[in-house]
Amino acid sequence: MKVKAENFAEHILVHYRWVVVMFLLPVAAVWKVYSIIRNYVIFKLNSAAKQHDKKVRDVQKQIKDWHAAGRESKLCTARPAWQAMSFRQAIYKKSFTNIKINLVDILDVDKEKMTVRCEPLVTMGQLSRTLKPLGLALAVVPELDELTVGGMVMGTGVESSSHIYGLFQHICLEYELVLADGSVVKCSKHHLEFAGYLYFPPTYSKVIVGSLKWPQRTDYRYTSFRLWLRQWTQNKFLHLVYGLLAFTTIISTAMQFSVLVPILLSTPICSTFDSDRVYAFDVKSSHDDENADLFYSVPWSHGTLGFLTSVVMKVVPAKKYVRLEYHTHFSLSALVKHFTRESINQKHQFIEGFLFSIDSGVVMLGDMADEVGQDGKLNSIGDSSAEWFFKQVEKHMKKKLDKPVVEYIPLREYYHRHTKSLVWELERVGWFPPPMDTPNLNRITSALDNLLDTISDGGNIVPFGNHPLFRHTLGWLMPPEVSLLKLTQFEAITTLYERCHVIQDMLLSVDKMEEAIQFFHREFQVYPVWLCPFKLYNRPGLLKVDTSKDWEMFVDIGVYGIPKAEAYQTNLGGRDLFALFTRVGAAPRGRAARSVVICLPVQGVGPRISSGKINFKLSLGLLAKPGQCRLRHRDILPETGTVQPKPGRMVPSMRRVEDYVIKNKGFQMLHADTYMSQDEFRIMFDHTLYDKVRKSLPYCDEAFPEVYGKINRSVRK
Ligand SMILES: NC(=O)C1=CN([C@@H]2O[C@H](COP(=O)(O)OP(=O)(O)OC[C@H]3O[C@@H](n4cnc5c(N)ncnc54)[C@H](OP(=O)(O)O)[C@@H]3O)[C@@H](O)[C@H]2O)C=CC1
Ligand SMILES: CC(C)=CCC[C@@H](C)[C@H]1CC[C@@]2(C)C3=C(CC[C@]12C)[C@@]1(C)CC[C@H](O)C(C)(C)[C@@H]1CC3
Repeated sequence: MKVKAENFAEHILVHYRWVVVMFLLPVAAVWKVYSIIRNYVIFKLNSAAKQHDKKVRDVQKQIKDWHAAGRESKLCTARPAWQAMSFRQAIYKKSFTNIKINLVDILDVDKEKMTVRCEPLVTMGQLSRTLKPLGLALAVVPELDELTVGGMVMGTGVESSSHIYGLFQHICLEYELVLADGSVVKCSKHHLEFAGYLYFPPTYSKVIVGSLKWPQRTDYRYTSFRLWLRQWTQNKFLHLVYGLLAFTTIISTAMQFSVLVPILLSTPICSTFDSDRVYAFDVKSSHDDENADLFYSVPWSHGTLGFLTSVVMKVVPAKKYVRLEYHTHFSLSALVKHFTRESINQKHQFIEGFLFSIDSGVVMLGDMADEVGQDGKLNSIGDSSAEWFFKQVEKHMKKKLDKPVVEYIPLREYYHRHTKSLVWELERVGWFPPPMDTPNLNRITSALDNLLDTISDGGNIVPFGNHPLFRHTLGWLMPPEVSLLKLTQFEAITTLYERCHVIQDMLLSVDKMEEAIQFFHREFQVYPVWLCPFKLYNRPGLLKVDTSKDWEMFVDIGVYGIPKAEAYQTNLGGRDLFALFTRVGAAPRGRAARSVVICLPVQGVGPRISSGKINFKLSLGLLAKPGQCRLRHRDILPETGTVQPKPGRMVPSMRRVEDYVIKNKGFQMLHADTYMSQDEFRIMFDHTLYDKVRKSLPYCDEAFPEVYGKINRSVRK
């Protein structure tokens, strides 16, 4: 199936998208400079906090108006779909009542409590820029500048420090929400999620301090190590704890291995020691949970419980650099073993991995450092003329050095290391298969076509973005604003991505990592593959973990690119009916779609379904609504009541992968396309607490769809 360009102009706009991007870059640069100045001034004037309550009242007023108007449609935020950091655009924005949430500021940084409070539209770039001069950083900084706090809480966020701190939701201490009845609520939890570690040279030993119950206090208190000591040594109970701690630490250091001190009360003490410096040591006395059920249900809920208006998050002391070690591997099992070992022992503050093929990759281990050491060079990857980070990593791998390379990267540049190249999505080398039939060209247009083709080298968005000439001249303009890219995306491009592009993050236990990578290799063969470990806490909420332990180590396997695997079956192709069914809401997927609804993309018969430049005609009278479809008994999976796609039966690869992830008790990140049925979605994500909370909140059902109603394929274009 080929997409035919109507004319030469369209051919240029789709095939050589960078031509448009060149015009977008200066617009984006002006916008960036304006936002930086605006945010700096507002933060310095400290005016946002004063305005906050007024802005929240405005949200409440809009909800009251919705009640007054008879609650005719459901609610969502008014943030335009093209501004969101995902590939798709939400269609529901058009039919739902849009609530304007103009909350874009950092409200308060509390150096004593080690927290930052901010509004949901604050971006990761804005936060890291503001916190840097204060010597602080968010405990987890999802790497793309434009990601918002609201998106990270309501969706999710993961980063290379997540093996210590967990997902973005785990560094959040308090949410403020406006509910469907117009009331404002705060919810918070009574203890910090992460356990602490003490490291001692020459080898390390660690003390995990579990849940310690401190005497009840009325507010959260985060203090520095010294303050903490002063405050708590007066307490007899703590003398005892100190004694125990000191004793176990001495014993464990002497014996050169880790000793666990399980103290099973309720509030934890969190500590992380570097070999020679303390880099975080937090103590929190607790107050009672405030709406704990709501607190645990908010993450991943996609704004289906209420509107988020502020979040309190955990910050950690920051240093100037990250000392990064690059360890190359030329066997998948060796890489996986090393990656898993380092993730679990948590000796390093940052861990990330790249696979450049099924049997070669790099594991990167990082730690904050105050200065550039003797063992490595300074590498300012954020300089406009610097090479894209993933390209540099690839070079390290190609050198096949037997000793790990060490580099020192300025901290903020490290945090946003994938922003400049939008991970590796700016340089898409060649469409696979060729995207469009070239329209009839004359001599001039054909010469122009050849010229553009040579410049693009088969790439699409900014294919020459990493070329030295570009970097040294226009590099400072990079990256183009994602929102502008989305705004200027033609439908034909969307269709091309649907046919020959995968953007997926699958979250699985590290125990399954090797097998899962091999599975994804068979299905997609997309490289590089991004590997990021994270601690998944055993907490109530949508992410249930099947463990009796307090946490389990997971890995995010990120696959972004053009699949080269022979087995790859696109989601929208002449032979694949599933996407069409999903679109018309006709039937569940897989075998049922073929057995219950006989429906062919026949040209010329029935109603027309338009997808980009491709017009399908469906045969009439054979479509059924989901409720009317009866599945053949032998097709139904007993545990899910749905149909299992069978390999080799024209089931799109994504369905097979989703099925694999469900079976292996993993999760799919929801910025990506999901093709699961609602039943499957409910198996992947534990809705027990979520359902209970929705029932308990007044008007929640009327105001918001369930999460599935906001993320399934048919509500996103
Ligand atoms: N490293 C990482 O972890 C990365 C994560 N991502 C993904 O990107 C997405 C975030 O993108 P971003 O553009 O920041 O966020 P989005 O605007 O895409 O928001 C994501 C969801 O959160 C809801 N939401 C956002 N703000 C609020 C609010 N104030 N009140 C209620 N609901 C809200 C949105 O609801 P509505 O539809 O009503 O607006 C939407 O359903 C996440 O899903 C994340 O998983 C992407 C790249 C990297
Ligand atoms: C957990 C992690 C690290 C996730 C990384 C996700 C990225 C790979 C995603 C987030 C936003 C994202 C979907 C995006 C795109 C690619 C993949 C991105 C960068 C692109 C650039 C692909 C090309 C598209 O035309 C368009 C410009 C709309 C999108 C924008 C968002």
